Amino acid sequence: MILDRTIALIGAPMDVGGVYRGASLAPDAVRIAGLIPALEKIGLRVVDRGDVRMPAFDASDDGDPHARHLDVIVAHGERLRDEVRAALADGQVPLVIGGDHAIACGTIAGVSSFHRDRGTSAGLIWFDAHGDMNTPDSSPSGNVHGMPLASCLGRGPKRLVELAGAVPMLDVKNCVLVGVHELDRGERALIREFGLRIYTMREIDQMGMQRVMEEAIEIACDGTDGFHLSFDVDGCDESIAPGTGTIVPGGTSWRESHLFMENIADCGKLLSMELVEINPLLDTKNKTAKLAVALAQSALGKLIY
Ligand SMILES: NC(=[NH2+])NCCC[C@H](N)C(=O)O
Ligand SMILES: [Mn+2]
Ligand SMILES: [Mn+2]
Repeated sequence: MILDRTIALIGAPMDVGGVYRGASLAPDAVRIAGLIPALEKIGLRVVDRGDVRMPAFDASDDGDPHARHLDVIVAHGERLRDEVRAALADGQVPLVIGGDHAIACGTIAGVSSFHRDRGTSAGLIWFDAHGDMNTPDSSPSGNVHGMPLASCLGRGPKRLVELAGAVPMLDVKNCVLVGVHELDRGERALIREFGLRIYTMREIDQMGMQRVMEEAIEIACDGTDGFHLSFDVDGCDESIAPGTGTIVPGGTSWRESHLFMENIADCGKLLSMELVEINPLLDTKNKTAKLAVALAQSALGKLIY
């Protein structure tokens, strides 16, 4: 159970995977929005393990136009992987604050290798407006934050794909995408090829978030020790999450987003989580960082009553 374990806050200020810089400011914005006292208030112990910093790099050189800034992203991913592993080895529940979504390769490499070494495995719930299932060949942008899920499943830039040692990092049968409202053509093809389970906004509208989450949790927990949650705030509607770089109209409401998180808490199977794509430079009065704090509380057991 989450409640009797210490939460390890890990900042991952890495922002060259996205369209705009600025997501690297999110770990501090979320601390300033009161994450630690908010979690302590619901009875959790929190240790702030500090930030996993980006290595020095030349911002004027994008590198490969099909996977921009890949070198920095891989170097940062290695450091993040090791920090997440260290937190898990200390018996803590990692709560990683990105950073753009490319950090997920580092986080998930840590989670996946930690469990693999113990003969267990982890599932994955990925919440996002997007699929993040591009590869350098299919990406319309060359932005690596559109590629992390494909990379974790074994398709993408070799050094990213191999961050956990073994490939793929996760078994696709325990992975599920929730909240999607925009996919590129190549992503659709890859989702079909892998048989990746996906609940788009249409399913959320038709079935309701409650049923979607019951099914998603079953997928992620079937034969695993539990799951990692990778939560991209752009899956939430712009009205509640304006501070993010790739907004798509039609995201989840405040209540749907919380019901998603409340289901995560209720099932007791959360192993680790990350909140990504908060960009304080695009935000209004830190609104999106405050949303992240409220959502983290719900994911970690806050009840209204
Ligand atoms: N993590 C994100 N916000 N990803 C947005 C990806 C957008 C688009 N599909 C691309 O590949 O460029
Ligand atoms: Mn994403
Ligand atoms: Mn997204």
